[in-house]
Amino acid sequence: MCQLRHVTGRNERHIPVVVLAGFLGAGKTTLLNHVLRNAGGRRIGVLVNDFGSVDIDSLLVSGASGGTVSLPGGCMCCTTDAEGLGDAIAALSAAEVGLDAILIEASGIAEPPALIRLVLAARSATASYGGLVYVIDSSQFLSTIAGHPMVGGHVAVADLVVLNKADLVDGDEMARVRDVVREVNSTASLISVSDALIDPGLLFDDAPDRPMDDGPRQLSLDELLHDDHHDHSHLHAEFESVSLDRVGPVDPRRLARFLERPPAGAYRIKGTVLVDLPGHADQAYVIQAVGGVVRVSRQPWGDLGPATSLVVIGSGLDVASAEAALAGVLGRDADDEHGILHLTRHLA
Ligand SMILES: Nc1nc2c(ncn2[C@@H]2O[C@H](COP(=O)(O)OP(=O)(O)OP(=O)(O)O)[C@@H](O)[C@H]2O)c(=O)[nH]1
Repeated sequence: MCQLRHVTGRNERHIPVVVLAGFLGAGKTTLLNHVLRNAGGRRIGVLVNDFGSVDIDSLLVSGASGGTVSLPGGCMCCTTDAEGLGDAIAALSAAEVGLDAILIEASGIAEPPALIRLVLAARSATASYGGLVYVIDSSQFLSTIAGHPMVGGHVAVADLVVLNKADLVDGDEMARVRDVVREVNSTASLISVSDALIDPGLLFDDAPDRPMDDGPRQLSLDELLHDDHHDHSHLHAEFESVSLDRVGPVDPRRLARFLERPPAGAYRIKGTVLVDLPGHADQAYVIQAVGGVVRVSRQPWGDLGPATSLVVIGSGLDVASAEAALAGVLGRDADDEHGILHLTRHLA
């Protein structure tokens, strides 16, 4: 159980809590280690059922006590079970811990649909659901889903399906795997990779600028392992994004609908928007959405002043139709008095 102290307090940042699941041997640990190694300065917390079940690059673990281990670069790893999950998320997302994202490795904690419910129920003031990443062994998937139909139910609730072990299948088999995944989940982001080499930027934002530390410090995992990873840009599978950059006001009803039913292939949507209505334009609406789970908050406009900036990040996005759908949130239906309620009901 995670022993970190939970401190309540005001914190504008919402840390994404990403759930990682997949059938036995699909590549979950490979993905976890890859993301930790290529965190790019992001500080990532990991929640697992027990340390023994996940072979995190534990040789690099710098300290362990009371169910918590510290990883170099400020990362944390905690053990928990389903009952303790809410407390563990609250503890890890406390501002003083200074994490940028939390990853939960599902095995042994709960089934993916139950785990999503637990994360949503945890709804800590500083953490928000960051999506379910479901890893598939593409070479085994067709027989796995035939033998274990519950796998279909797990794929169905995924926001990103990682079609891993692409090196073991030819193009035709990968196409069949994609078709079967699409039959049970028509909207998730899909990405084909080997060795789970996804770009962590698909899952989380870049690390915030942190003050330079002139004194001695722990090396981060990616620095420690740099010799293994000479050229990161060629290692990662690409993702797509479409965006609006400092444009005019949005129609709140159409925006809410877009966020609740994002375009196929979208993984997450974020940004700040201008709602040009009396009492609403004085502050920015801050938007975060993953798989139709929407979180809205309000904050003062920054130095650049009121404008709408939104980005949709995904893999397998149809860029042209995603751009058209995104542009469709702009403008305002003058007669729609109650449209704003569709957005404000998502206020955290
Ligand atoms: N050929 C190939 N092997 C892979 C790939 N990704 C992972 N592996 C191997 O597949 C095996 C299982 O990978 P893990 O990352 O341990 O899978 P897991 O989902 O964490 O496994 P469990 O925790 O046992 O369910 C390991 O031997 C990996 O090295 C890949 O893309 N291609």
